Amino acid sequence: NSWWSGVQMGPPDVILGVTEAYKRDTNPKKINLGVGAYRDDEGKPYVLSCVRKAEEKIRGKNLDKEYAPIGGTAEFCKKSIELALGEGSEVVKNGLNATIQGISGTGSLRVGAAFLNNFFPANKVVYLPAPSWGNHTPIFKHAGLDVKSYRYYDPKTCGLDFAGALDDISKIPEKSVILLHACAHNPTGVDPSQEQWAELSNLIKKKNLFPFFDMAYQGFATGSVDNDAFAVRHFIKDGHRIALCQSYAKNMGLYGERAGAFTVVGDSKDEADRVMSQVKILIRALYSNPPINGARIVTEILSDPQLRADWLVEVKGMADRIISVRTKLRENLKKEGSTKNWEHITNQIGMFCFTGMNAQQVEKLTKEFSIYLTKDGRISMAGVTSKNVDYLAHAVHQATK
Ligand SMILES: Cc1ncc(COP(=O)(O)O)c(CN[C@@H](CCC(=O)O)C(=O)O)c1O
Repeated sequence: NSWWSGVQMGPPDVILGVTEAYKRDTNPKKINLGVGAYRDDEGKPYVLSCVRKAEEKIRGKNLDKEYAPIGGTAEFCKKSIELALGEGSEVVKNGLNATIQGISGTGSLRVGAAFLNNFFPANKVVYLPAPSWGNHTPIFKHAGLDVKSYRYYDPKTCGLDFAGALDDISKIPEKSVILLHACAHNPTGVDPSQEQWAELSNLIKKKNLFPFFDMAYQGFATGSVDNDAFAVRHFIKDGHRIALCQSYAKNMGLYGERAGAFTVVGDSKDEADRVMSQVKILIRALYSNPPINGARIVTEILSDPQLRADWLVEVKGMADRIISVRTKLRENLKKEGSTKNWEHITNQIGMFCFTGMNAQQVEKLTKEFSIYLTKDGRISMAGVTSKNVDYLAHAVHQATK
């Protein structure tokens, strides 16, 4: 028999598999609310104009195709950590950050997980919010780490279970790893307030937990890259030595370019240098060095004052369109005669709305209305437009009345 006769057919990805099903549907009214990828008001993928301008500038430089350094270019890494921590960050000034270019957010998380598995000196268990992005668990488990959770989302209010989170976090064994979504929590769209972040920082410090931030949506939540980095910057100010993963997939629309970053903040420059040397050894054996094209676009945009200014306008434009369709969806549900409380649609923030619909209601939406979303009732608000919002509201009302 063949080498692989024992290989079973695996299930389609719970998120990316939704798009495959959507593409097979021939209903002209179909809507894809699965993958968290921005669409304009025509429902089309959106390439930012600052990205096109950066590509023009890069093309004019006739650059070569040589390997990038194992950790990506120093310029890309410096611009990335400065975007996260802000200009004039003490951490950057004192060389405390070990920052590498990761293969977008997922690749940055995976390098971070490999580093934790090899070097974390204490409880190699990563505590994820309940629920978290579906891929977090396999990323950490495939890297050899154990995964547990802490209460985060309250299904009764479709909001934050802050008391539950504090209670569970206070019970996490000390010197464990706690994963935090820096902004635009996926899948719930529920973020702690700035006061609640401050309380979380105090508790996490008291419990001596290691904060591992995933910031995949900086600028995409509130439209401000500084507001969206509040949690990360507050934890740094409180003295936490964090790990941080960044992605340019959503806030620069560079989904397929796979540009992201992974940072460990050390206690000293010497410690950061030692960490960097070990992270590079892990990368070398994983994929040797990162893709150059997306990183060049990011570096161009973050280095050119005009392109950076253009970008900040465009990322706010994307965030604002999402916020406006949240309001439209809620208004249309009311117009449809729904008597349910849909306040959470406009209270939640970022790419996703956690509707509160159960698997049966989700199935009805897909089967009867060709509306595609993940089984947990999460909808990517980016797939909602001024043209399809009333059809969506009608379908949601029919499924939930
Ligand atoms: C919290 C979080 N971290 C990291 C990533 C990874 O993004 P990169 O493309 O690797 O930079 C995502 C993307 N989640 C989206 C996109 C589709 C996916 O990868 O699942 C989503 O949940 O729909 C995310 O939501």
